[in-house]
Amino acid sequence: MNDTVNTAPPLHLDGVVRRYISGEETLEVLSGADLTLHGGEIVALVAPSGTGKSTLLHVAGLLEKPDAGCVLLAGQDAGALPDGGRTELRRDRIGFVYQFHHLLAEFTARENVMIPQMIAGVPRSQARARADELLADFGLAHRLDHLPGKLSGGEKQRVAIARALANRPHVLLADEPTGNLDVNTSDAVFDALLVTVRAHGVAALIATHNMELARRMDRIVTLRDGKVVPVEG
Ligand SMILES: Nc1ncnc2c1ncn2[C@@H]1O[C@H](COP(=O)(O)OP(=O)(O)OP(=O)(O)O)[C@@H](O)[C@H]1O
Repeated sequence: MNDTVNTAPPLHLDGVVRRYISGEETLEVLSGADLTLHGGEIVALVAPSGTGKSTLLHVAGLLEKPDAGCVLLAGQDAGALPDGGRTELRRDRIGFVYQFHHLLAEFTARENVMIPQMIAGVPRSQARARADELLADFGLAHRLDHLPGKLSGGEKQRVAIARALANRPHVLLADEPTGNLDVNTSDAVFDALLVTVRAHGVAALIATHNMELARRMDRIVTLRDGKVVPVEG
């Protein structure tokens, strides 16, 4: 058994460049962006609309390839892997939460949290136990068998966060995870998100427009001229 401790940070972006080309025009959204997420660290990404938050999250989450620079997950260079290897790395290491829950409507809350685990090869009974435990952490023990259509907006988003944590990711990436909820619900869902992410020791990068929520995280960064820069609390 390999008992070497991996001390590499869960996520490291090094000189990431991402350009979009439409017709004659090239838009360079990321121009040498550097960012390191340390183990268990929760970082807020707060930047004006259109500056590249989603692009940064997509590149960090291996959904888009950078045009230059590297994305390293626990020291492993994703760019050096074939597409299949990237998909596996994404599945095993990264959890995503989006502004909209994207739950599967015909499956219950429990099944929505079980499915990614079963895709990853976790036996059904184990996936079920993990789903029940995570949903209980989010105060949803009484909603396990509900279809998404029977859940409130806040409950649906809690299920989506539980699903993102189901495969024990090292990194959670969230793009305006409570942006679609009213203020009170957003605060409650955010509390649950922070408590659970901290309890599980997951490193997280969370894009939000809400500076109050951002101040509750470990540090705040923004995007300026395509680069990640710190924001003083
Ligand atoms: N696939 C694409 N093709 C062309 N341009 C794109 C593409 N995706 C994003 N862009 C452009 O890149 C810029 C950054 O977009 P991005 O969605 O990353 O910003 P954002 O900061 O997340 O914005 P918002 O807060 O409004 O969601 C925008 O000008 C956008 O129009």
